[in-house]
Amino acid sequence: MGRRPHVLIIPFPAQGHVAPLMKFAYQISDHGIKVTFVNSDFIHEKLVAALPDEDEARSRIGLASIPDGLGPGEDRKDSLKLTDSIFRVMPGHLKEFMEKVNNSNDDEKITCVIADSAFGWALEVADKMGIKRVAFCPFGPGSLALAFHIPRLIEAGLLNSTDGSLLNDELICLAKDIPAFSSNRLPWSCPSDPTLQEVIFRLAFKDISAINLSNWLICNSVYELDSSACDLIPNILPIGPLIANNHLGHYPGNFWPEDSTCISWLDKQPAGSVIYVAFGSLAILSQHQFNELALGIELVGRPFLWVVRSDFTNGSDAEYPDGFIERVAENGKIVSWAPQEKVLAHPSVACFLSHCGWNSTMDGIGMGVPFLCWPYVVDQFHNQSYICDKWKVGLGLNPDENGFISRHEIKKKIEMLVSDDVIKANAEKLKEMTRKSVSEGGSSYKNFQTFVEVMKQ
Ligand SMILES: O=c1ccn([C@@H]2O[C@H](COP(=O)(O)OP(=O)(O)O[C@H]3O[C@H](CO)[C@@H](O)[C@H](O)[C@H]3O)[C@@H](O)[C@H]2O)c(=O)[nH]1
Repeated sequence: MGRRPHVLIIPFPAQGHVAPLMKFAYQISDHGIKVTFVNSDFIHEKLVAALPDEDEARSRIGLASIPDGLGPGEDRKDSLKLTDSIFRVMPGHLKEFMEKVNNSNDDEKITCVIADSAFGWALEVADKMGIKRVAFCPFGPGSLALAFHIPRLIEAGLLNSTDGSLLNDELICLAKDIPAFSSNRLPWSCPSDPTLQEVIFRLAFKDISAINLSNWLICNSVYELDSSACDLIPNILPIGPLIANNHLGHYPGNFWPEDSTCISWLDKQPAGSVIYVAFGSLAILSQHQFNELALGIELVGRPFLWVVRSDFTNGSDAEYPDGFIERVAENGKIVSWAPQEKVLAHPSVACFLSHCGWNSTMDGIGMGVPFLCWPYVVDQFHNQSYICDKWKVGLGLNPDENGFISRHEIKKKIEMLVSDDVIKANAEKLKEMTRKSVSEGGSSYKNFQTFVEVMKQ
């Protein structure tokens, strides 16, 4: 009998990257593959601290960590500083870690490295060590297809080669069924910080060369949802939507502890009544915008479940409008982190007010919940175009003349959304389609099986 395959998984240190890779790690470990999940030390500590029971995680997959080069108190929200440090130290630490594993036990040798597509350097380390490589893309195929086209778009005079900005007013149209990219829908677009935009763009460009070094490219999507984009990407295997809900208890993929009282609260609400509001792990609102959001969901008068992370406003702690907490005590629930998949799967939920991060997009699509879109940065604007224009399962919010989303706009759009039967029916259809894709014979199911077989060879 051959050796049991041993896969090393390395995510970019952000919630929206660790979460899908951790779900994927659990799925492949269910198929007899040994998995070691390598985070930065900083993220590893966060994940373990967020678990109700540490041992639960350790029994299923190996959790390991390496330094990211920054000290314990240093600011990891400074993206430039963090990225610079990662590039300087992590390749060396990863190589050392892999050599140690390989030298410790012949039966445990690493047979494959699965790295976040934003961590091209990890694929390069594996390539130099002669180990099989798989890239995992945590965002959607549309954004990835754009990244694959960067050299051609520069050559065609459409993109600036330094910062990836559009050189003229022409929209970028990769294929008929892929929403066009305008300047504010480019995933690297960052008008408030030109240096950061340059760095993100250069990384996207560089990562594509590393992805081209890999044997496979996995993504958390469904072929039928975006076949035009998938067809433009070599060796892509869409295996989504990745769902932890059904076969995991607590999995070590959260940076914050889940508030488990959400579900018993939802149990008490009428079917199809609740507005679920969550902005993922990175979005930060100004105090003014936060107030408008609070007053907007209050104005609707429906029950709501609102995730307010401890770092959600750009002051320190969020300050609620005067009297808000008392007025909504009866029908509102505010938590700092929710079991999002379970919430979206609950029959009481009517709609999802979301920042349109790719994972949240897949969560909502997989559960058939209509979206109210409030994109904030990177790929989220383009994801909104998929949700509203291509799949027609949601509505967008329009800012006022000062660039804010007003409470009245929020109230108006939520009311339009919950009474829109066409959007509801479309969301149900996509839910069915995604269910079929992960069931026996479906496209994601088959891609996953192919992948597992390749891993075992
Ligand atoms: O209360 C909550 C809120 C979120 N989640 C989970 O947290 C993840 C959030 O991921 P995502 O929706 O993608 O948002 P971000 O954390 O903002 O993700 C970043 O990374 C994504 C993948 O690259 C990008 O698509 C986003 O734009 C980028 O902001 C998802 O798995 C959610 O299920 C919870 O479990 N509980």
